[in-house]
Amino acid sequence: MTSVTPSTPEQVMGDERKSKSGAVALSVEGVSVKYGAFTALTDLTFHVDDGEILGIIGPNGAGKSSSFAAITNSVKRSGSVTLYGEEVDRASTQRLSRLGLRRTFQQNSFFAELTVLENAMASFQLAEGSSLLKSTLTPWVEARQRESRRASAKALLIEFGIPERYHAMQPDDLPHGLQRVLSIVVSYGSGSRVLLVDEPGAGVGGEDMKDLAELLVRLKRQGMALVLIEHHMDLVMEICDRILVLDRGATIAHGAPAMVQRDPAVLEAYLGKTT
Ligand SMILES: Nc1ncnc2c1ncn2[C@@H]1O[C@H](COP(=O)(O)OP(=O)(O)OP(=O)(O)O)[C@@H](O)[C@H]1O
Repeated sequence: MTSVTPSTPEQVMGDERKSKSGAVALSVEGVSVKYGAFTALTDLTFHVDDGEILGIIGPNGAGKSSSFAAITNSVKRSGSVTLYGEEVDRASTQRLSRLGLRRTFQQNSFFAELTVLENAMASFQLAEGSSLLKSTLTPWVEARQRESRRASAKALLIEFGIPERYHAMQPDDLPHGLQRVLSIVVSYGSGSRVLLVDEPGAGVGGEDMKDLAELLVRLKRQGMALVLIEHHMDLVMEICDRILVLDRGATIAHGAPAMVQRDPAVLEAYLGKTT
């Protein structure tokens, strides 16, 4: 088994921004999703706190990605979602992003014609919002903001482990592990508080996996709430505080990694199939 144990806390904490508390960041209550007559997700209920990683696992087609689509209001759903106590059932994906709830996707989704740095800058711009009128009437303000965005994006890429020598490349030319990190940078942008991370470990191995684990643990220690969908069980078991297991849209287990690992229903539905 590839070890993904993060380095010592001192090594991974870096410029730590401590969370104020372990406040409930995201609360999901009875969320269900139907695609036509097919029920993909039934009564999903969980919460994740600041400074916590919740793993969502399950076999292919279990409803994991649908849960992210539901939480970010990208698909029609029932049930209720609250973000730091605020009900966000009708919030657009962009409004959720402004409130600090963002997601990454299984497939890297970058602007292919932009450089790595420009992609990171674009995520800052999306989070800030932009006004054509303002940039037309006050171009010098826009130019100043662009420079500030460039500096912040550059610093963030370096902090997340993408060295400057890669910044002028196009995303497709990055090593695969760094492409997955870039997708987290792009979602994180100017600072998300709750990050839904969809299979960051897909296609990643060895040292890159260790770096990825360290990055996620560092975000958690900075106070961010993370929900992680992942098929790499060693990554999930090592970095998640709690794990929720889906099978055919239903929650079949939810608890500490050691407990979930031993749960007969999980072994039957999921882990058993991996051996
Ligand atoms: N847009 C859609 N229309 C119809 N059915 C869909 C749609 N999206 C997903 N499904 C179906 O819903 C079920 C759950 O899919 P989902 O992608 O959420 O599962 P998953 O657990 O993320 O799977 P994987 O691990 O393979 O990514 C699957 O049976 C899938 O085929």
